[in-house]
Amino acid sequence: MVNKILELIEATVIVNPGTSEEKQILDHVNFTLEAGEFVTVLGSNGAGKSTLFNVIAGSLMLTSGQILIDGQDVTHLSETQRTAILARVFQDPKVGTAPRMTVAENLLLAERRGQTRRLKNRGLTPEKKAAFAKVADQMGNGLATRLDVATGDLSGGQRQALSFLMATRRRPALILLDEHTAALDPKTSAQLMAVTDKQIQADHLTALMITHNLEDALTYGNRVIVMSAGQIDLDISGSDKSKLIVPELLQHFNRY
Ligand SMILES: Nc1ncnc2c1ncn2[C@@H]1O[C@H](COP(=O)(O)OP(=O)(O)OP(=O)(O)O)[C@@H](O)[C@H]1O
Repeated sequence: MVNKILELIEATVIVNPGTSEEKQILDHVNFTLEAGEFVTVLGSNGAGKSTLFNVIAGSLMLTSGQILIDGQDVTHLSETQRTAILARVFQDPKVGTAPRMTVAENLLLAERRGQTRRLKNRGLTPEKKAAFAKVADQMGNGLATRLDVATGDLSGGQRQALSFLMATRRRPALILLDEHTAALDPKTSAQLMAVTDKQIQADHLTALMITHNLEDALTYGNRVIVMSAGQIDLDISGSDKSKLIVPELLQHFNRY
């Protein structure tokens, strides 16, 4: 049986209703994501990519329609309530980690989120730190040697890698990557992208990733969608996606 992780049913958002500024920014979107899928999300500026992520994460409520995550109707759940089942990594390295806390403390915080106070108070044992060092080492960027460093003193790449680790630590049903490599230099961005892909596959995570990098959109994931004017205009997966090349994708892109 197919395990649906995400279902958007006629998902619609109208902003400033009843005013001259009224605008439909998400237009009756129907979209289903199966367990283990990794979808890259493309679209011009203002196409509705962030709006899509905002309604999934609960930072923006639907005007009409329905959202199910892992079989649960979350349409009316708050952003905080949804953090139990999904995680989001943002573009800005400053978002997502507590700057004065160390790398190890941030990882502990991520792991303990949602647990009881008794468990939360269990400290950073040497075993725990050793486990964190092992996990951080998979990032391949020196993060493992900086477990006791305040997050604010990390490089942008290390900080984004930490945000990604924190987001995936509790194996959420769904992970939203919101241009998480966009603020990094090309080499660091490519390195984090490769690690991201490896981790998603190793942990069988289900992920959506917004990117403006067409090469990345084609290289990574099993499916690519292109958004335009609040709708999903193109949805290509499997072998059709593998055959897709940048000039072809650009043609689709330019239609909108
Ligand atoms: N809360 C809001 N109120 C009014 N308009 C909004 C709101 N949120 C988004 N919009 C508008 O909705 C449209 C889609 O915006 P969105 O941020 O989703 O696009 P995007 O595809 O993520 O663009 P970018 O690539 O620039 O990040 C834009 O015209 C934007 O101005």
